[in-house]
Amino acid sequence: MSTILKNFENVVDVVDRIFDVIPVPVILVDEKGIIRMINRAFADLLKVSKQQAIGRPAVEVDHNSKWPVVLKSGEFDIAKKHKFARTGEDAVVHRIPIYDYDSGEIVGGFGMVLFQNLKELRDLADKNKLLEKKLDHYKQRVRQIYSTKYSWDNIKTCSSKMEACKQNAKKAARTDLNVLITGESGVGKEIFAQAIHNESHRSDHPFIKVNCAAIPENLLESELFGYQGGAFTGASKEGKPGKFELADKGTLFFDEIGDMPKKMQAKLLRVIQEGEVERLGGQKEQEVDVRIIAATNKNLEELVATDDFREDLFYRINVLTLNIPPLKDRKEDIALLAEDFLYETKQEMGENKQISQEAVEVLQKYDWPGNIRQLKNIIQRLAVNAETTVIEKSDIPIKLLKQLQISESPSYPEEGLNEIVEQVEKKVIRETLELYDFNKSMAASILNIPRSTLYRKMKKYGLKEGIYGSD
Ligand SMILES: Nc1ncnc2c1ncn2[C@@H]1O[C@H](COP(=O)(O)OP(=O)(O)OP(=O)(O)O)[C@@H](O)[C@H]1O
Repeated sequence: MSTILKNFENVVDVVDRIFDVIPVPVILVDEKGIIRMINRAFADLLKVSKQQAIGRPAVEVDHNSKWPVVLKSGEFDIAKKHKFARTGEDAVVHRIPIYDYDSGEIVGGFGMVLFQNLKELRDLADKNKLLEKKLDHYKQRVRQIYSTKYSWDNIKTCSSKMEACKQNAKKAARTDLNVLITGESGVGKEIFAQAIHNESHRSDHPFIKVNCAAIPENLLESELFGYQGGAFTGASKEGKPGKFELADKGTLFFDEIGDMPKKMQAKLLRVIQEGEVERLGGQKEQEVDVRIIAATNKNLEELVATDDFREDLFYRINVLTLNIPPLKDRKEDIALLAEDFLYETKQEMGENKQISQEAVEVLQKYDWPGNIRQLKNIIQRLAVNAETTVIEKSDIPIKLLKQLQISESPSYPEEGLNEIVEQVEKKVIRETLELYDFNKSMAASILNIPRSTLYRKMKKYGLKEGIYGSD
């Protein structure tokens, strides 16, 4: 007698004890297809008592039973559809023949019902499909909301300084290190942060921006760390995830980090060090995996020196540094950017405008303290207002030139000739001085007058560097 046959009674006993309490229908038959064990769940399913079933051929209890076929063929039936004759219900079942190790003969079979009611299963699958669809939709929405618009192609430049900057940023994108981006307001720090995220292995996850200067100090903590339902008066019942949680596996961009209050700096440092956040009013820490990119137009080293910025946080965020040069140091970009912004305007508003070389030269005389943001703004206004397709120097309105501190044509007072001449002279001298940063030799040469004459007239009209006489 084979070992398994010798122990079959024991096996039946053990299986019975284990499976009788489990709500999964299970059955054991011997090599003749006689039911040797049936658990309570299976007996209930067949609407018989255990005693009625045990010792009887399976085909007698369920006329559709396939045990005779399986025991004969010796083939496994895995996840097969089966209709129980007694109840008429469709189910999915496993039927596994048991082989004796020594003789290789079939000594019985183990059966199990995977799903009892196929209709329920189908409903469940449909529901699941629907939920998956909904989930995909929401995932896509979240991705849209928290995704980045910009990549390297959006950073237009023909300046070697900027190209070097782009190369460094590309290197930074290949690492997972924290990056500090410095540069004047409007130079493109956020564009760089987005491009780094887009190129990094985190690009499929959110890019979340926190503007440290725009969020009031008392709200910053809950914005960053979220809060538990009912954590404070006015808090929503469900609670709210913080930016750290939202950015999990992605990038958290701290704009204007130099404006972060010191109290928050300490909390931020702790999260960066420990990689865990706790919602306000919450009791458990949650692991977060975020890369930090911070930007500032302030000199953080100076802020550290004056004790306005934590030195330890400075070193944590300043692992890699990118300094974006201001537009005044890359005036060669002005023509390219102007063309790019005109192209954008054409796409958005249908204004198909170009800009003349002469007009670009006027724009290049200005220092652009608002950098690219300011240039973009002005180009858009020119595109909308210019009468002809090519924006000429003359299209740049006097108001705009004044704003750019490059007045091209004087306005005339209603006084006598002498006064008019004086007004014009004062204006021309002042504007020439401004254009050339109060470089008197240059201004005198442009105005074609001796330097001594220029000094005399400056004195007469009260023109001093930084103090402009009124018209
Ligand atoms: N190289 C560039 N090519 C094209 N557009 C640019 C470039 N750099 C910046 N811009 C545009 O200029 C505007 C300002 O850029 P951005 O917001 O990235 O500047 P920022 O340095 O982050 O400003 P702030 O310090 O005020 O937050 C944006 O509209 C951006 O699209």
